[in-house]
Amino acid sequence: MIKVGIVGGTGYTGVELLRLLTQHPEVKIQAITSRTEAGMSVADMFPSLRGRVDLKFTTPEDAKLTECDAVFFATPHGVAMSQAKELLAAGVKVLDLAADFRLKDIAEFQKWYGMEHSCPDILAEAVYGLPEINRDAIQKARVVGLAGCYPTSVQLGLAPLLSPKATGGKQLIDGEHIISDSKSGTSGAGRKAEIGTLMAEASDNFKAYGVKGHRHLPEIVQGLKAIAGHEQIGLTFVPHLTPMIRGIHSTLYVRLTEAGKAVDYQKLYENFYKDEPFVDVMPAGSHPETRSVRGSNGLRIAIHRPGNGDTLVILVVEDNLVKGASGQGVQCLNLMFGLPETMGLTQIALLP
Ligand SMILES: NC(=O)C1=CN([C@@H]2O[C@H](COP(=O)(O)OP(=O)(O)OC[C@H]3O[C@@H](n4cnc5c(N)ncnc54)[C@H](OP(=O)(O)O)[C@@H]3O)[C@@H](O)[C@H]2O)C=CC1
Ligand SMILES: CC(=O)N[C@@H](CCC(=O)OP(=O)(O)O)C(=O)O
Repeated sequence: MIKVGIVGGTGYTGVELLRLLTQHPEVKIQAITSRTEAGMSVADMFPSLRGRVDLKFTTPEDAKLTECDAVFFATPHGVAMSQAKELLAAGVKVLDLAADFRLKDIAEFQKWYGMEHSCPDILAEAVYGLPEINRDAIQKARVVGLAGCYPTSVQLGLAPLLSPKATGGKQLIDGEHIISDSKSGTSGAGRKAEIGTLMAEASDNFKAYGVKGHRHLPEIVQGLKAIAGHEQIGLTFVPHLTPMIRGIHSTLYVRLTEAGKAVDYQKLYENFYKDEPFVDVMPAGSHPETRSVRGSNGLRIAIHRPGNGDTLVILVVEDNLVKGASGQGVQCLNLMFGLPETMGLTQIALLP
């Protein structure tokens, strides 16, 4: 059994890890931390885990994390990088759900996250946790910076149009003018109390935010450049808050080049993702819904070309807490420990 520790067990991604890992046949949850709820039984805080998790929250200091095989950080940015060195030295693999190990350019990290990076050497060896793009590197990694929730939807939605493996090296789209119109449920903002996610503020309401610049923009651009193998990427990314709890819906707009107008995109996407257990390319003309992936690690994509014109519209849905966070974390854990990638992740979405 793989002994797993979770730092930040009272947050939404932490408890989602608990939900998934208690159903994982090869994982034993060794420790789960909370500074504010230390001593409290997990099942008392989250009654749906009663009979499944027989642990109490402990402080990170009391959690004996160095005795684990792997530790997840489901914590705010900056926490994982303060503890990664000690854990790696003890032979523990580190998976961070925050952004400490995502951006390779330290100046960019400092600019967007407003803090110094405390371990550039670990950042240099860290692998970006997006298995469909980076599977081989994740298998060998000691430390994984899991892809962000919006970035997962946007990168997987665009990868077949940019990857030379799929395009045969042809330029199919104008990569410098991509638009991502993305919407998230309120659980994306975490469990901490905030006025903007109060029911009276967020329900029966819809708004954009971060239009001037959102911290996921540099992460997505870094990823798209790596997928494309060139630097000519320009993205307008506009996130929105929607009155739902779970789910991300990204609508992606790209302009086709002359060469790109001759391509069958349904076939291109189906081929690119044919062996991917968690990416479902929907039949032509589909409109995927966030609730069709709610609680599952699936990501669904539909491709449209309105009026057979020069704009391709790609619709992508995922559950921000599963494929956008904790499910992706378990997928990476499986890869890092040589287990089947789908182990513990076969949940069907909730119906209705
Ligand atoms: N929500 C989402 O959809 C997604 C979130 N993420 C990322 O995952 C991380 C966690 O997000 P989320 O679960 O939403 O956050 P929450 O705010 O819901 O939970 C944060 C957790 O971290 C703990 N914590 C806070 N500060 C510290 C600290 N200094 N040291 C140790 N533990 C700490 C908190 O418990 P306590 O204070 O009691 O210790 C709490 O359990 C964030 O970095 C977020 O960006 C990634 C993808 C999607
Ligand atoms: C609705 C909402 O507030 N969403 C968050 C993104 C979710 C998140 O925590 O981002 P990571 O995937 O980078 O960890 C935001 O816009 O900052």
